[in-house]
Amino acid sequence: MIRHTSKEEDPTLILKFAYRGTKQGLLVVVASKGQHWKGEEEHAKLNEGPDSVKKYKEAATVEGPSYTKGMVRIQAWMESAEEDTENRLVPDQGKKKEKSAEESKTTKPSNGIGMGNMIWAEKTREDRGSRDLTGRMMFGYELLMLDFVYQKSMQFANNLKLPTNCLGCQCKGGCSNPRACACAQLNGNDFPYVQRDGGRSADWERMLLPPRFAEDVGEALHCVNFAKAGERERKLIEAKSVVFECGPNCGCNVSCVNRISQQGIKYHLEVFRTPSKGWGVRSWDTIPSGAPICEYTGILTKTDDMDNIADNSYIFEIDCLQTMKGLDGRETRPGDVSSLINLDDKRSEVVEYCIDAGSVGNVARFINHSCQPNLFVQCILSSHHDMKMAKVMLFAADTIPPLEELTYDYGYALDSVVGADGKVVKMPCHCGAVDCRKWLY
Ligand SMILES: C[S@@+](CC[C@H](N)C(=O)[O-])C[C@H]1O[C@@H](n2cnc3c(N)ncnc32)[C@H](O)[C@@H]1O
Repeated sequence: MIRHTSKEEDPTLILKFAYRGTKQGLLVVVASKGQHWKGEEEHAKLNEGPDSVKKYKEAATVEGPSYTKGMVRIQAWMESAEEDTENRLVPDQGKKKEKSAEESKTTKPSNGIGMGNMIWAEKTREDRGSRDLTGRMMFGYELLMLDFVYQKSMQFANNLKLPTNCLGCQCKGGCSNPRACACAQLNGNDFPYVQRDGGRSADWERMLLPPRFAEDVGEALHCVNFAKAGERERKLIEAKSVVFECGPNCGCNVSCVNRISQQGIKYHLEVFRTPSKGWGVRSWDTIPSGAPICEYTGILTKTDDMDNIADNSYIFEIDCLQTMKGLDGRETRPGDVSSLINLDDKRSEVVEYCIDAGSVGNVARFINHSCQPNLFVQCILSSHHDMKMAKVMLFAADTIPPLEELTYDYGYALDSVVGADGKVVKMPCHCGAVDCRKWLY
């Protein structure tokens, strides 16, 4: 519940932000006792000069109800339009403007954070001069508000060493001949990603997708070209035991047909508020079946090191064997997995790994569970061949219409989660599927 009061009467500070080039904004309550928010200070310096730093510092150093996590918490989404939305973040202490009838008419149906914005910011930061400031700060606001740091690539715990002993292929340019490509051979002498209809052309080079990075992601804010791009895109038309992609040890380049999970998010994804599951994710575009959605990023950590963590909501346990076996029979995946299991891995003391997206992660951390999901999990090996530390990637299991929530099966076995007191912890499932199993775990 937002209280619209002044700093004196009530310590709550209300900030409004508008997204670049849109009529959408959000309303945020900053309320942290005795702290100021570094991101704001930085933003003030960059955009309004040093004098405003003090103002921002004071504004953010308000006394308020103490929030447990972070300094900023989103209280509500604002759907009204701001007058000046172009390239600006608009702090507005305690003065919530009523929506005019005209503004209400122009309000977009959507009411979430456009992850396209984040991605745009991520890319432009590297590639562009002044344009990146706003993007970066919008990005900064978003990630601070959400109590985590947005990271498009995986981070690694300090005590973790990734194996390096994997030989790549010797192909030059893009891989084209599955019989000559060592990575394709590991995939059963084939390239796993195919055109929409499943048809494969001998002329692989001709069909290489142009990389769609910074420039196109800007366009993605308006959903331009993406449906067309989806048709040409390579897809994983069936879930496999494991996919061997080309990687850093290979001779091919980054736009190789066998590096689809490495080419970034291609759809305009949005984090939105669901009625009963907290935040969720949906796309503004139609997503074709088999299309890559996103990697699950976070901090790759030994599962044992996470045992005492209070909130396990954002932990993805990399249990590729369970995934390969098809989530207790709920899925079927082709391929004999036995050859992929290292003898060492059959020992009970084998180290297990998980991805902790609690403090660092990408859009995947907001994707909810469903007992009838429209995404599937795919383990991918590219820079090494250790299944226990495989990359986790989500792909579309169906053609997904715009604004349908994206979900995958979290794969918990019933009664598999135990609390600190040794008792089984249960969580009811709100996926709403006809065949809902009623419990997440
Ligand atoms: C990885 S997070 C997903 C994003 C989360 N909804 C949020 O607001 O940040 C996992 C948590 O989301 C909630 N969740 C996900 N799927 C759910 C479902 N089908 N039913 C109920 N809660 C769900 C649970 O609280 C779970 O611990």
